[in-house]
Amino acid sequence: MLERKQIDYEKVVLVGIITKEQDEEKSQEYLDELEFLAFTAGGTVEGRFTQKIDLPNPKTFIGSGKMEEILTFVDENDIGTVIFDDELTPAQQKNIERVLKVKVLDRTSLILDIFAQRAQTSYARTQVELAQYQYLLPRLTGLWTHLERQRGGIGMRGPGETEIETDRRIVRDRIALLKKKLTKIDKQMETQRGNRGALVRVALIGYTNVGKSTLMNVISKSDVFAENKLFATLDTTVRKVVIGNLPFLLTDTVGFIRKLPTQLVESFKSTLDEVREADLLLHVVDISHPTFEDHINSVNQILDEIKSADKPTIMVFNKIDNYEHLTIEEDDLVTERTTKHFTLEEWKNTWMNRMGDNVLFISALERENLEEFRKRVYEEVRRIHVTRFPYNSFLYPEYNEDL
Ligand SMILES: Nc1nc2c(ncn2[C@@H]2O[C@H](COP(=O)(O)OP(=O)(O)OP(=O)(O)O)[C@@H](O)[C@H]2O)c(=O)[nH]1
Ligand SMILES: [Mg+2]
Repeated sequence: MLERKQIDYEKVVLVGIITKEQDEEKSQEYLDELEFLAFTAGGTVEGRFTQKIDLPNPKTFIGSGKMEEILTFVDENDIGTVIFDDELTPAQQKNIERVLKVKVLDRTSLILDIFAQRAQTSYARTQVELAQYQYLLPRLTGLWTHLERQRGGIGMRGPGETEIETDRRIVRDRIALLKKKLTKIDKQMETQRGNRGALVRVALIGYTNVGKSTLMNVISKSDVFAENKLFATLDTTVRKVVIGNLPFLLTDTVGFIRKLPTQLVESFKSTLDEVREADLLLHVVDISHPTFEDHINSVNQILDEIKSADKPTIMVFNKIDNYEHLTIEEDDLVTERTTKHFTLEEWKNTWMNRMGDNVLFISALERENLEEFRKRVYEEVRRIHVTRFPYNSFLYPEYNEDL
């Protein structure tokens, strides 16, 4: 059902809005992320449009003047797809397509498309398919009939046209079937997890592209796929890792993102079970990313949603090799100092300081501070293990480098 074929790069434009809560700078940051998503899906961004609006137009989301501007650009530059950063209602999407006469996607459908493109195992593919059908259900009004769907490309790796036209019931049946299929696999996986015995479970979690898989590879000497695109990992990988003489299980998980489509959170619930059942979370953060604090908030929000916000957590600030801060010339008396000017040392003295020894600064790629990382993880895993099996404590001494 889901196509996975490689597609040619497709020309796209992005559209975002500027509101009271979302100033020009924020809006550009969000569009930067949307551009990365579009690139991951196989698009090249030819233009960006933003509009200041407080209340989106219920019919077309943006105003008619801006729409004209976009239409001209689309025509002159042979654009195939227009991607909105915000969620569009089914009606808005349809109306905009009528005007622009090209594919119109929103952030949610773009993310779903990337997941569809990247899902490797039948389990991940089933989860994505379920999410896609759930997204489609309220949109089953001949959404694509006015477009040449056969052309394929971004946003088209969904259930095929015929089924959309046929009947909502078919889609509902399909959803029920997929849910059943997932429940069955879930049961098997639950049993597998149960068989893993008494080992402490540690999960690498965090925003997409922060370096979770890279860290997993470095620590467990495994070979998990890592690359500079979003959502490189869609399946969880579990490895037995031994630090010192202490064995534990380390899980690499799917990355989170701002406004992760609820359909995906829903259908990836079982993948997220690994997070829910973990004894310790290693929250990996890309500190070299200009909006890493927003990333942390998005991740915490999702942790909250899956009821895992209270677990013991170590914050792992990765990519310190890539960290850069803005500087202000000495004779510049105008520029205001912001967190973008902080050195790493200054960051360490912010709220990070209050987290005590639950923060670490590393570079997984350059293998910096990994010894400190191993030590801290060992101590924490040991603490959890000994709490659970007090009679075992003699087995695992305080960490020392000879272990
Ligand atoms: N400069 C630098 N790059 C890094 C570091 N760690 C990882 N990377 C790069 O960051 C990119 C993403 O790494 P991944 O390990 O795939 O990230 P991930 O968190 O698993 O991403 P998803 O699976 O997509 O959520 C890759 O290009 C890595 O080489 C680091 O310490 N420094
Ligand atoms: Mg990964």
